[in-house]
Formats: sequence, structure tokens, C-alpha cells
Amino acid sequence: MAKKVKMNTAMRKEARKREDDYLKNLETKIQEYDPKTANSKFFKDLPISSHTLKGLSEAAFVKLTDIQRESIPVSLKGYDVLGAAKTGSGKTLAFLIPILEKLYRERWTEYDGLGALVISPTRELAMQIYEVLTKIGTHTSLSAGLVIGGKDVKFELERISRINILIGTPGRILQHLDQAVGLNTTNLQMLVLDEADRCLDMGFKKTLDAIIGNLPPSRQTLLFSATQSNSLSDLARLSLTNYKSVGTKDINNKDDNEPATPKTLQQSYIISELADKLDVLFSFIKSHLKAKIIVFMSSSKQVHFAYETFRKMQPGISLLHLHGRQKQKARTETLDKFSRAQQVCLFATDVVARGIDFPAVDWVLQLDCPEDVDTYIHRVGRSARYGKKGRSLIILTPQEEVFLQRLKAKKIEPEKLTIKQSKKKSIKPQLQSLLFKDPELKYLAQKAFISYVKSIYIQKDKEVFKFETLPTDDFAISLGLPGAPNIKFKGTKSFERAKELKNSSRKLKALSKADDDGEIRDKTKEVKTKYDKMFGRKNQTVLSEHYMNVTGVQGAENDEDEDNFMTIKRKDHILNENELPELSLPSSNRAQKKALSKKASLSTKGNASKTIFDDDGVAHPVYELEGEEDFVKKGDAKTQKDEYLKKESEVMATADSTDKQVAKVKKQEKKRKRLEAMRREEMEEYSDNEDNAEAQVYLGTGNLSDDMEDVDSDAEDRQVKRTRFNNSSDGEDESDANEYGVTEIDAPETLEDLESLTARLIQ
Ligand SMILES: Nc1ncnc2c1ncn2[C@@H]1O[C@H](COP(=O)(O)OP(=O)(O)OP(=O)(O)O)[C@@H](O)[C@H]1O
Repeated sequence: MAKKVKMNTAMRKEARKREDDYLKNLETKIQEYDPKTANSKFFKDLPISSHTLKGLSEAAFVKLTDIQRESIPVSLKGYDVLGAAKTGSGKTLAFLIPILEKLYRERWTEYDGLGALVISPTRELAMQIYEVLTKIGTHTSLSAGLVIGGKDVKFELERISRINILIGTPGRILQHLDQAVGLNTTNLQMLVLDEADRCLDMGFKKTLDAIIGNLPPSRQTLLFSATQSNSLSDLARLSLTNYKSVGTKDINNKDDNEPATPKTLQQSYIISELADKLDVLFSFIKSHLKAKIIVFMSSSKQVHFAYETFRKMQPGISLLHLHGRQKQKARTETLDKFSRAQQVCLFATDVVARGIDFPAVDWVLQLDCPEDVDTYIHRVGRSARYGKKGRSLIILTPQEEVFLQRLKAKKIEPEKLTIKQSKKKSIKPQLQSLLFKDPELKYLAQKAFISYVKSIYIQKDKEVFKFETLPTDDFAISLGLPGAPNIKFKGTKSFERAKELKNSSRKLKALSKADDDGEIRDKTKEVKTKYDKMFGRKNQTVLSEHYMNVTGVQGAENDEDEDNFMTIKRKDHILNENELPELSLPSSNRAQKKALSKKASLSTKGNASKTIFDDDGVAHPVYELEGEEDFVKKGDAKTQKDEYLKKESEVMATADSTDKQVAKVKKQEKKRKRLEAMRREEMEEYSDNEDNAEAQVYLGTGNLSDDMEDVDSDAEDRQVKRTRFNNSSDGEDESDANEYGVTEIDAPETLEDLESLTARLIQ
């Protein structure tokens, strides 16, 4: 082991001088750096410190991306930066490296307090930035912290004063600033806004203004996003007056002919009636079982409903769901599971639409139309990251087709796919039956319906989102509901207000009583549907007629059914009038009354006694005593008792053996049926993957079979370990089987992959 050398004063002086010279040299290199002549390709070509370079190379970051090459030198020189580059192009490093470098050059220590603040619009993105920072910053002496909603604020408070680089969401950062203890921003050198246009939009306006009010104006500010829809006045709010625009796209450059989506992304769309969208989604998932898919929906309630119902219908791939109303722990776990799995389908809201770097996503499917083109760009950007291939599909209703024009205006022209109607499979009956059996699912369907309709109602772009023409009845039926619930819009806020509520911190949100979807949760003014009231009832066993209708227990029809069900077994119950005793009533009123009185009728009835009927319909009293003489004739009592017991146990033994035999036959029959069903499913599965199969569910242009093949081969392209599974079952797809009759299957690397594989094998 190397001996630690104790430094004397002279040595310390010498070391400090070396460091001074090194930093001076670095500063000169930065100022002299000219991107045009430098033509840097690698991080080592940039004027950055050896500490950062070491961290970068250990994290396998060697080559520069375009945005990094362009923006890092500008940021190092101390300019404010407005950076716009496509999704997945490496913007995170483009702002983290200048932070590390700036604080290093300033010889920042823990006693200097907060040196840099990074604001991210979502918790997930903040966590991701923090992770990248901890990877590349291992060789610096700086400290970093993450403050996001859903974590223990007290725990954060104890540590926050010692933090040099703070990453967080706007609400929680403001909360810390408001506490006025610990977090000292007076020395702040750099402010970064990741997904800047989202941070600057109306939803975060107030929070952001309050944060900025606490920061020194002398700081350097960096703004990064894949889209820049904000106005210059928004930028002025950040005192971003003398900034440099960098990246492939300048917000002021109107001649930019490139779409803001990655070149490696293959984009498509289909037009589907609102009521058929879930059918399309289910069919899509069934035909892409080996892919990694994200499905975006417009609200957490829709995500919840689709996840719960699809899970029950077992499409054959592991399903996950993620939305802002889940607990942070569940969100983080899901994020982690989805990142690690290779074959999995995630239902999500826009909480993961921006910035999140999931590895190797094959498909991004947008079940609901995004609020604007920027959201579209960010959603599809979860695939085709860092030059990799990816695909996207957006499902638009005929009313929303005008959204294609919005996309075209930004040079985005997805390819049209069509669904072969003959091959389309409807899941409506399954949904109806699921909802019939489970009132909780019915409740979720109600909520999903309401939040979807509301989301359309509050949208800004009324040409795309036409509330008046929404086919609400068909939509409700498509969710498995008996009809469209009544919705009152009294008190529903504008789009901006809804967004503001959605983005406000939990505490503020609790105060304003609004949920993540912008729905007003003020209990006193809450919009309650009749179904809400019904399901809110404590005593669910007292079923009102209305509840019966909703849950599908239909009174009138049921009565009819019951009549059919309870038929009379004996057919000779028609009474022959001639057989009836003659009934004659006394003529006087008084005598008639007396004859029909209770007392009189009881007097004619005698004592009540219980009677039982034998197999031949002959009536017997319950206990019939044998005559003593007959009994004695049969022998002594003990022998009779023994004989009786013997006879009865023989009867029981025979019955037992018969029962066992019946049970065995039943079991065999059940097993046979199960195997048959499995074979049938296997055949269907097999034909699902064939071009011309009869029962195939098919989405595509007519060559989506190519498309599907590509997906599978894409999946195969991925580096996966391969294991051999012995496969002895009949009827297997033999295409993968080798000469030993052994089928090679990708070895699952995560629980989700294993679940998907098992689901497929079971089917
Ligand atoms: N220089 C590099 N070398 C290798 N990989 C890189 C490099 N820069 C970034 N990456 C990788 O590329 C992926 C995308 O990077 P990043 O998340 O920073 O993109 P982004 O531009 O911020 O995307 P978005 O706009 O969606 O937020 C990440 O997996 C990251 O690790």
C-alpha cells in the first residue's frame, strides 16, 4: 500500500501553485477555444478538467454529440444559453459538464453553499439528472442533492445547507426556499432549467417566478429543451437578455427545414373511432408481444382503468402503469422495472413524456391525442434515443384528424396505417363482462370516462378537440359501461388553470383541492355524478333500483329469467274443476262473516303435524314406530344393530368409491378441456403471426407484417443472453426449433421479461 505522504508547508505551497497554474491554463484554453477551428470530436478535445474527463470516461462517455459540441464551449465561456436539440441527443451532459467545471474553477467547497440549481418539471426527470451527475462527478469534491415531492422534507432540510449542486422540481425547491433555513442562494453561480419550455409554461409560472425572486441576478442561466415554444418575454423573466442560442434548432430560425423529431424514428398514425381505440390498443399489444412499448394516455384515471382491465385479459406481455397519482415509491419502482425489462408494456400519462431516458423503447403509442405538437415530440422522443431506431404510432379519432396539419406545420409527417376491419377483434364484450363482475372496475371505468371527457372539454385547441361532437354513448359502451354517465361542468377551470393546479406542489394542491388531472376536489363543490353518489354509499347491500341498473342486475329482465328458471316439475298440477269440493256460503251476511272468520277456519283444520314424502311420493309421518312383535321376530337388538351398521358402512363405502370415480372423470375432463384451450390459443397465437391467417388481428398499411417482423428482428438484434429451454409440448411453432427439437428463447433478464415469457408460454 502506498504510504500517505505528510505535506509540509512548502509542499502545500507548491501544490497550490500547481493548481493555480492548472486553473489559469484551463481558463486561457476556454477563452481561446474556437469551435470552428477546434472541430472537437471527443470530450478530451474540450477545455475541461481532468476530474470531469475521468468521470466521463468511466461512465463510457467518450464522443461528443452535436449539442454537446456546440453548447459546452459556449457555457464554459460564461454565456447564458438557450439550447434546443432533438430528444435523446444528450442535453443532460450539455448542462451538467459546465456546472461541474464552473464550480471546480471557482474552487467551490461545501462551505460556499449552493453553487448550482437545476430545475426539472418532473420528479422522474430530476432523479435521472441526479443519477447522471453522480456518475460523472465522482472525482470532484462537490456535493449534490435531490429535492423532489414525495420525499421526507425534514430529512432534506438537515442536509440541504451543505449541498453545492441541487436538483429538484419547482414546487419542492420553492418549499425549501420558503422555509428560509438551510438553503442559501446568495452565492449561486448557475441556474439550469431542463425542459425549459415546460418549466416556463403557465402551469409553473407562479412557482418559477417565486424561485427566481430568491436568486442573485448575476448568475449564469442555461435553458435546454427539445422544443422551445415560450416567448421572449418568458425568457426575460429569467433575466436572459444576452444569451446565445445553440443546437440544431433556433427558436427564431423560421427556415429550419428539419423536423424536431429524431431521424431514426419511424412515425405512423391511424384513424380510429373513439369507441374502437381500446380494441386497437389491445390488438396492437397482442401483435407486439416481444417489444418494449410505452402507451400514453391523457389522464391517470384512464391509465388506471386500462391497466386493471388489460391485466385481467392477459394479452401475453407484462404490463406496468405509471402516473402522477401513484406514491413516489411505486413510481420509482415502475420506472426501474420498465428501464430494465426488454419485453414490457407501460401505460403512462405525460409524467414520463419528457426527458426520461428509457433504454431501447421499440414503440411509443399515443392512445390519446396530445395537447399540442410539442407534447407529441416529447412523447415520441422516448424512443429512438441517441441515434437508435424506434417507432411511434398515434391513434387519432376522425374528429382529431386536423392534428396532422399541426404536425405538418412542424415538418412532421407520420405515415398512415389502416386497420383491416375484417381482422379487428373487439374486446368490448370482455370489458362488459369484467365490469359486470367487478363493481370496482365499473367505478374505474366511470372515472376514466369522466376524466377523458373533461380533458377534451378543457383543451385549448378547439379545432382538434371537438367536445360537441364527442360520441359519449359509444365511448362509454366501449369501456364496458351500460351508458354515458352525466357530467356537470360547473366549476371546471380553463386549460391554463387546470395545468396550474396539476403542476402546483402537493401542499398547494391540497389547499386548492385539485387533483393531478386538474379536477376540482373541493368537497363542498365537488361535481358528483349519480354514480359517484351511488358508489359512495356506505350501505351497498341496500341496492336501489338504480344501482341494479348500473351493475347490470336488471330488475325486470331478471324477474323474467327467474320465471323461466323456477319451473314447476310436476305437470299434473292443473286442477280439474269437477274434483273440487263444492263451496257454498250461507246466504245471510252475518253467517258468511262467521264462516270465513279465522276462528272458524282454524276449527276445521285440526292439529298441525309434519309429514315427509318418500321417493314414490307417498306421505309418511316423520317417525313411524315398528310394532314390538315384528321387531322381536327379527332377532335380538344387538345383532340387529350390528347388522344395520354393517349394511350402512357398505353403502357408504360404495358411495365413496363412486364419488371418487366421478371426481376422477371430472378432473380428466377438466384437464382435457384445458389442454384443448391451450392448443387452440397456441394455434391462434401462431396464426396471429402469419400474414394471411384467418383470425388475425392486423394493424397496418398492408405491409405491417414487415413492420411486425422488423420489430421482432429488432428485438433479436438486441444483445441478449440466450438459454435453451427443453420444449416437449405438441403444436409448438416449429420455426425456432433446432434439429434437437429444442427451442431457443431469449433468457429473461428481469421479472417483467420472465412474466412476459411465462405469459406467452402459458398461452
Ligand atoms: N456523448 C455521449 N456518448 C454516449 N452516450 C451519450 C452521450 N450523451 C448522451 N448519451 C446518452 O444518450 C441518451 C440520451 O441523452 P439525454 O437523456 O441527455 O437526452 P436529451 O437530449 O436530454 O433527451 P430529452 O430531450 O428527451 O430529454 C442517454 O442514454 C445518454 O446516456
